[in-house]
Amino acid sequence: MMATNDTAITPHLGAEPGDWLALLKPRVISLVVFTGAIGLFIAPGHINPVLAAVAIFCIALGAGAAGAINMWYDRDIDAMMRRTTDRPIPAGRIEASGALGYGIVLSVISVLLLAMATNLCAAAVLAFSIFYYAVIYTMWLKRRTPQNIVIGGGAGAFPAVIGWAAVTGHIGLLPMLLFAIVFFWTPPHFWSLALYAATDYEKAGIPMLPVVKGAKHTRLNVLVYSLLLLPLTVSPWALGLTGWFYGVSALISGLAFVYFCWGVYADKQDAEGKSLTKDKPARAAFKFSILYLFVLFLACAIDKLV
Ligand code: HEM
Ligand SMILES: CC(C)=CCC/C(C)=C/CC/C(C)=C/COP(=O)(O)OP(=O)(O)O
Repeated sequence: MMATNDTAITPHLGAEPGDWLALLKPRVISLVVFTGAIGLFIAPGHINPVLAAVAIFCIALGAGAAGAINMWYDRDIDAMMRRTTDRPIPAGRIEASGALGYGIVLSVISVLLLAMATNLCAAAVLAFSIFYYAVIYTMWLKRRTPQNIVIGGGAGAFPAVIGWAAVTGHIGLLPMLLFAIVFFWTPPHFWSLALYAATDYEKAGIPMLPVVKGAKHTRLNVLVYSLLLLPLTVSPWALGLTGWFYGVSALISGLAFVYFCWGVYADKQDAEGKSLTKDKPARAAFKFSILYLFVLFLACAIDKLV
């Protein structure tokens, strides 16, 4: 059953500086920030390099701050899952209220600094994406619907738009396509992980797709989203918004991702109700999803140079 308060959390034990950093989910946000940096790099127009660096820093700070608010809100369920039990709040190294204050202060700083360094459009999208991840996804959707990832995936899709807007002051077709790419990439990325972490989510009462609809249904959805993603990733090239280098890279890496997702779909490990924690195809698809998005955005940047 899902916890609703702090009963599962051990007493405060004293925080290391690394714990405050851990609240920002640095590993996860590294890729989000990378997509933001690429959005900024490929945008038409000029931005002072120092202001560009400040803009990327603000995206990192805002994403991290939203992560801290997420960890504050999710402290009860994080205490129940093996993957998250050692996070600073459930482990008792940082007090919940401290994490919340930290997340709010850093959110405000990131938005104000971005507004001062670039423009209101970029700052407004950053503010909305923090709200989207911390409130819409974390507080509203995550515990209510197995479609939490599909809708909530929007949060991590904004940084490319923010980077673009930081340079141009507005939003164009290419950043909207990049948004859509990250949006459709998120379900196969996360559901691959959710397949082998299903036991954890079940324990915490989170209605992730494998818990609610079963592994077979989730496997099919992983494959379907990877197939939908393929033409979407190629579309910037098809529409003449990028060159051949990006198009060919998107096609090859997209086919490779479909191959990994096919592996997830074809895996029948769960047929006899066995534990999925050793689900090798799902682990491989999750790992590859990260490399894939990295390569796709890198190709977008290289494309501008060739
Ligand atoms: C609602 C959307 C998303 C959900 C629910 C989700 C969920 C997760 C989870 C649960 C992990 C494991 C983290 C851990 O072990 O602490 C993870 C890892 C990761 N995610 Fe996502 N993710 C989402 C969107 C994204 C987006 C948009 C990006 C980047 C653009 C991203 C990049 C990563 C990376 C790089 C890792 C690996 C971190 C590591 O190496 O430890 N995720 N994701
Ligand atoms: C600019 C901005 C605000 C960007 C969004 C930041 C961001 C990192 C979005 C990705 C969403 C994400 C990491 C979800 C993790 O799910 P979870 O929180 O359910 O995972 P958990 O179980 O590991 O806590």
